[in-house]
Amino acid sequence: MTKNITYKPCDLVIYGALGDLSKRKLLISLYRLEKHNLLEPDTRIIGVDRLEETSDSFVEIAHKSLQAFLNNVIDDEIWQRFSKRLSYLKIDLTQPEQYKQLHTVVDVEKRVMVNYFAVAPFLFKNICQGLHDCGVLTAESRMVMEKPIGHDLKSSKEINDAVADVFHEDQVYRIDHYLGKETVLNLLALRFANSIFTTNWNHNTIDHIQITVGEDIGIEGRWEYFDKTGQLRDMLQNHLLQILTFVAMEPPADLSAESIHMEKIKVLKALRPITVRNVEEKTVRGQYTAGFIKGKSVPGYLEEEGANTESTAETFVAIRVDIDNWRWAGVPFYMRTGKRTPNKRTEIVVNFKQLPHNIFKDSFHELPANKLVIHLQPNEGVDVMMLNKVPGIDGNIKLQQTKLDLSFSETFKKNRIFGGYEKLILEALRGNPTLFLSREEIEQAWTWVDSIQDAWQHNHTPPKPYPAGSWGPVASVALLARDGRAWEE
Ligand SMILES: NC(=O)C1=CN([C@@H]2O[C@H](COP(=O)(O)OP(=O)(O)OC[C@H]3O[C@@H](n4cnc5c(N)ncnc54)[C@H](OP(=O)(O)O)[C@@H]3O)[C@@H](O)[C@H]2O)C=CC1
Ligand SMILES: O=C1O[C@H](COP(=O)(O)O)[C@@H](O)[C@H](O)[C@H]1O
Repeated sequence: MTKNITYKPCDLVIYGALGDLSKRKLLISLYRLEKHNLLEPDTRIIGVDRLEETSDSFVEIAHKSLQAFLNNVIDDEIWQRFSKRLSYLKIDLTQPEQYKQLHTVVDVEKRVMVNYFAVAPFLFKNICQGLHDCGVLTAESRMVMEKPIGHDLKSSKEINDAVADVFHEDQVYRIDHYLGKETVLNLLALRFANSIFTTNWNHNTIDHIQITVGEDIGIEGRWEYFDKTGQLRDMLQNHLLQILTFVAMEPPADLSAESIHMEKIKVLKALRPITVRNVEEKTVRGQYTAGFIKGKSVPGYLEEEGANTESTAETFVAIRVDIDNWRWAGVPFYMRTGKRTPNKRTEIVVNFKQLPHNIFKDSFHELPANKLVIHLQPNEGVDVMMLNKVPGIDGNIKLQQTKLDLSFSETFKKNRIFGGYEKLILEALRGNPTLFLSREEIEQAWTWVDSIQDAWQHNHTPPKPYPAGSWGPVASVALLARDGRAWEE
């Protein structure tokens, strides 16, 4: 999928460089790219934020972030190389006249300006206008926009319009870092390069599909952002729906961005709307209370730093999704995502149908159906649960459930698994838009999610409490139990 696009040196400007995303993910990923010699020698990284920092103190902040989040020793030689790329500018992004400072650091003659918007979406319009008015942009410049784009369809359209006033669509890179994860991309290979799956990927053979994205962390000091957003908008509108489109889409004609976008949009359009009529039956909202994660006590959502104790924001969502098209008729997709689950786990479980007749009653009263489990993180890999005969000569055929286990780290020992941000930052620097989202996809996803959000609001559906360290409220179990099914545990 990676085309050989000439990779010119860049001025990567990170707006919101002192924020959580920048410190926890972007700077770490950039350091890792440096380690693997994937940054052009002349590429520069310019941090922009509103605090009174200098380039030297920004370098120290970057070093501290690496110490905290790299999960590895900082190599001195790599750090020396990396830190020389860094500089800092204090700009209040709401103040148009302050943008002209960019001219002092950005060199559009020598380098491509790549503008990374790592700030809350309400600032996107200001940045676009500020960049345009100060005259620093060229036809080569790019912008990378973080999710969620807006908090509903209307605000998303406003942002996309403001961006379109300044950037041409092919300069816009809408990022969803899940699309940079190896295992999400591997869905394309699994589905469209293996005939055993290609021919069995529909309502004839599949009973239902589960998508789970659980995080053991809470909101990590991001109360202000998270409380206005909630788990439906923070995770499901983007990451989970993206995974769903990769699982459910028709085979694209080729691997071009246009072909893939087109197929994903068709899936999003076929999602059966959830409205006031069926929202209580199809969705579960939860909010974590105090509990234990890996033996350590952790506070509840309403006790987090900066919390407003009246908040009804959801930190957990479970949903039954139906896709109204030929392939998926009668096959529910169950999705759940939450903060403070017992561990970090992102996986897709494809549950195949039970066979119509059982000739192995001595082993199983009911034959367990086959399952394909795709582990997206951690421990990337694919398992197939199947039945085999236990070896023996006692005359009986005894079956046992066994696992065909393909661990990526074992199988591809020599290949490093790059993180989502590493891959996507590199693609943005290279100028390859294939793994980024189109405007239409995002707006279609908002249309579906807005209907759920409106229905919750209309019904005043409060979040159900669940203790930190559990897989959400009991109602989430009931969501599947009603259909005679259970979550994969
Ligand atoms: N954190 C994450 O894991 C992820 C975040 N995102 C998205 O990335 C974006 C940023 O998130 P996150 O890093 O968590 O947010 P943060 O609030 O931690 O970071 C935003 C940064 O922008 C700064 N800022 C705010 N207002 C201005 C201003 N007027 N001028 C200059 N700087 C300003 C903030 O400063 P101050 O602290 O003073 O307000 C802060 O340093 C959001 O859109 C989020 O949805 C997407 C995926 C993952
Ligand atoms: O976009 C977001 O993603 C992270 C989870 O990302 P992962 O790669 O660690 O799975 C989540 O913590 C954050 O709330 C959300 O904004």
